[in-house]
Amino acid sequence: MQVREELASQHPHQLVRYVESAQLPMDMGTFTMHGFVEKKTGKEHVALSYGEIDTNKPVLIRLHSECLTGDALFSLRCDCGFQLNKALKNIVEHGSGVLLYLRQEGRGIGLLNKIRAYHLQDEGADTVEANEKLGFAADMRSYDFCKGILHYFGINEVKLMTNNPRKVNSLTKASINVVERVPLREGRNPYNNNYLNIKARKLGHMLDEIV
Ligand SMILES: Nc1nc2c(ncn2[C@@H]2O[C@H](COP(=O)(O)OP(=O)(O)OP(=O)(O)O)[C@@H](O)[C@H]2O)c(=O)[nH]1
Ligand SMILES: [Zn+2]
Repeated sequence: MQVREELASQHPHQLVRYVESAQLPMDMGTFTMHGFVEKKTGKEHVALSYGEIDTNKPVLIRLHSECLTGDALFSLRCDCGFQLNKALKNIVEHGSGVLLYLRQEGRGIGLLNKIRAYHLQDEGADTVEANEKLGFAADMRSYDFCKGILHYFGINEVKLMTNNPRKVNSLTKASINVVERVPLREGRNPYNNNYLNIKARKLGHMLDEIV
């Protein structure tokens, strides 16, 4: 309760510093890319907005954590690249929305530690056990600063594309009203099937388990 009050009272300007915006044309449409610095960590995050953002209605958004391997290198070990693509397409089809691209590689452990975690998974550990063997919690991410980015757009009410209950809870604690969770089940394949089952079983993701 105390944490909830602290977060709710934290002024959005204390969380991030807005830097600049620029056009980002893509195959699926032209987005605007907005750059922010997270004050607590110095990390550089971006928000991709599309269309007219009408803050009188819930805005369709996605919080997407960085995954170099899935988002940029076509990896089939996870579902990230497929989800990124689908979320951007959903926003274009909807006519407007915002994707927050968060620099929290490897659920917050960083790229090189994610390679260490993948090595342990090659040897039989699951995604949670691998993090723990390396001395990390299963998920090191925090979404508190997202309130600062959403405040820049004037967004208080969202439809959130995710299967991850922690994202819904974190935004709610930060006084963002999540009026709808939009499932984003994309890209299951033989290489990530087990990983997705473990996410459902151990991390609480709302995914149908397929054995
Ligand atoms: N430590 C670790 N991180 C991983 C592994 N596989 C993927 N990741 C990271 O997990 C994160 C996935 O982030 P998101 O796409 O926001 O997905 P999510 O938290 O599962 O929730 P959704 O909103 O349902 O997609 C990214 O930061 C990936 O780099 C893994 O095996 N180990
Ligand atoms: Zn990934």
